Amino acid sequence: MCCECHARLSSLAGESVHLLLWCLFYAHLHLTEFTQTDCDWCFTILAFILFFSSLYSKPQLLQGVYGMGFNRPSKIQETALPMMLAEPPQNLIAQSQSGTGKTAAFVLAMLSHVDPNNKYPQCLCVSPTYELALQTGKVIEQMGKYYPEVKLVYAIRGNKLQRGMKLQEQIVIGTPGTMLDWCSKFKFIDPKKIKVFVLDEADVMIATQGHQDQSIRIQRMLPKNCQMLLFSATFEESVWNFAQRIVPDPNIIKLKREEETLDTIKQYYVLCNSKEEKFQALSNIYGAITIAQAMIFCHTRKTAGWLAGELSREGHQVALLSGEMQVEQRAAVIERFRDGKEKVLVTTNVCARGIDVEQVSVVINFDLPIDKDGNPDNETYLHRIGRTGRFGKRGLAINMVDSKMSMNILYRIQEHFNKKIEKLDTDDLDEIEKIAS
Ligand SMILES: Nc1ncnc2c1ncn2[C@@H]1O[C@H](COP(=O)(O)OP(=O)(O)OP(=O)(O)O)[C@@H](O)[C@H]1O
Repeated sequence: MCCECHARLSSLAGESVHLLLWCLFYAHLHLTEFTQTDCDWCFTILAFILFFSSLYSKPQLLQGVYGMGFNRPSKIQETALPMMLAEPPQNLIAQSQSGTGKTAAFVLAMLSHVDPNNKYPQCLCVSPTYELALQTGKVIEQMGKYYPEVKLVYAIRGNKLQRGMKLQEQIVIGTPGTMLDWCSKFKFIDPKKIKVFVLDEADVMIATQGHQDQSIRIQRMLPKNCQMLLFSATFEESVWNFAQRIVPDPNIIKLKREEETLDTIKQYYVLCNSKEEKFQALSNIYGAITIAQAMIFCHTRKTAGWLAGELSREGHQVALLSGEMQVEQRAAVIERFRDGKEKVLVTTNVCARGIDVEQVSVVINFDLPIDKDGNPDNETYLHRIGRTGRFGKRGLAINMVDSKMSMNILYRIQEHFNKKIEKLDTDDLDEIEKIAS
């Protein structure tokens, strides 16, 4: 075994599992030629064993993990989980591509740190939107299925509690404004008793006015030894600065720029001249390949509404999601889409970020994402295409280009991620079929 992995093993493995790990490693050494140069592989094996052994002390969690059909960890899970479960607790800033299992990783960390005998909040998880808070809550419920003593409550708008009450649930998940009110104004939560603070989708968080300050104010109320975990799919400078303000002495897991887009998502662009032509291209794509579920992103509500109408007229089951809807309405639309009741979701920007629907095999950028100054919005691009290709599945991302300006935006996105976006001729059915094979 190489020295580095030996050192890691010694520092990470708890006493109780140490012997077992050594046995596994020695068995492995006898089977393969194991030299210093195998280090990457060595670490993967090590991390894999550690991932499951970290859960060894809480069999009900391992049961929950298996119950969800997880039988091997993703890279982020096997790397981050031993750090998150280490004693004493370690802080973490972690980047991983969309759909690689970050949520599952920090949910496991929270569940394994709570003491179910203590009937007060011990873990806070802050999400940027109502929908994401509900989605993470569902993962907690599924994974904690065999751990019923652990309870969860949502700190989201609309969940009104009686003044003066103290929460008994061990995990609180919510949006920053309500969470802050519950900690300071209403005192439903005693922040001094919090052991784990999770900040999810940090990049989306800071894009929403007020969320950054609210998160920092919550963090300042927490005890010094509280474990801080921050996750994000992208790390532009502003996200990085925020992360460092909020997480002291962190372990850092960061991706290289060219690793940010997943190789399992194939990216294409289609040249058109108008929105009608873009719609025609879309119809051609639908005519040529079978699409389980698709998400289509538009720049404005008006275009989204028009497109949803056109697609319905062609016989598609379409859901429309846009910013002016009430949060409860939005959650209901997403739920129907997730249940497969509608096969196409047409949406504007923000509300679809982070949404996890396994069956989405195609993402269409009907309009390319741009910021308010008309520059490419690379972060949003990454979040959008990350709605497909979830957890190692293959996915297609198709970009509609309808002007010189949008071609220029596309080139700049391509340059930013250093990944080629291929041209697709949607009049050629064979070509479309090929990209899906
Ligand atoms: N170890 C695993 N084995 C199999 N499936 C997994 C595993 N971990 C997570 N998944 C599944 O992969 C999908 C993506 O996971 P998750 O939502 O945790 O990713 P994420 O990195 O948080 O994504 P995003 O950045 O978009 O929020 C989910 O449907 C989840 O159930």
